[in-house]
Amino acid sequence: MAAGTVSTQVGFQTRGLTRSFGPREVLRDLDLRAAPGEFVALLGRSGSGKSTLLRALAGLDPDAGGDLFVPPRRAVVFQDPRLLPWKSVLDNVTLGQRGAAAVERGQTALREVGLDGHERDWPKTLSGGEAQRAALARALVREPRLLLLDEPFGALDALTRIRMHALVQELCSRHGPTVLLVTHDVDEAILLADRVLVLTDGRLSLDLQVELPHPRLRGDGAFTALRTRLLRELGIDESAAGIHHEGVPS
Ligand SMILES: Nc1ncnc2c1ncn2[C@@H]1O[C@H](COP(=O)(O)OP(=O)(O)OP(=O)(O)O)[C@@H](O)[C@H]1O
Repeated sequence: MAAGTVSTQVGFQTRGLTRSFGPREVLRDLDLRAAPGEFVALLGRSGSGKSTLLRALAGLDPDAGGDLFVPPRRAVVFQDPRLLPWKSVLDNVTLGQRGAAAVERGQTALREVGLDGHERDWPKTLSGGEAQRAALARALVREPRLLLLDEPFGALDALTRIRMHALVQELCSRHGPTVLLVTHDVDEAILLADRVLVLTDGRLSLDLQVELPHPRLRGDGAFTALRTRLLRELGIDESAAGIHHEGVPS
């Protein structure tokens, strides 16, 4: 895969992005472009290639084909926080960085995610939500221009998830990275994103601008209309979606 230099006009871009596993084509000739600072949510049924696309954008997949234009400063947050258990929370956040300035940046990032006072804690003493906030601080400390979020709220309980939505929204508007959020949760996509994409069989089947002011309310008519449209695109029965936490079935 050819990795190009990203121009200041582009948050990220792919041209003819392809990825196959054996005979199975998971990403098919994908052309995708996001503006700098744009918050893009990516929906799709299980196995549609969402994580494969995110991994390619993260530079974690040398076998993807096509052209990729991404900023060098990028960070990924996965569904599990992936903290090193033998390092303190602060050392996890500043991993790979040295010196007093790095420590200060780490402390600032921990304060931003509401984890001040936990610097010296071991990861195993954190709750699931706290650990995910530490993972977010680890990403932020690098001041990424592209933030890749792979179902970062998927393992959290409903209340923690709502708090994380507010936190991510606040942090992203303050730091202004381009964001790609992979999620199964249609409501989450509408709540957070400027634009929602649906990936079907390795191609983009829908590209929707979300022109609703923040804060967005689930009961609102325009919200519901978007939700209905997305659920239809994903082939989900709306009444079933309500029961299964508005998500894409796996
Ligand atoms: N390393 C791999 N080797 C073989 N097949 C893979 C590999 N990684 C992904 N795949 C296959 O590619 C397809 C897309 O996987 P991917 O994880 O991108 O889907 P997804 O849309 O993120 O799914 P989910 O929503 O369930 O996380 C799946 O069929 C998966 O089995």
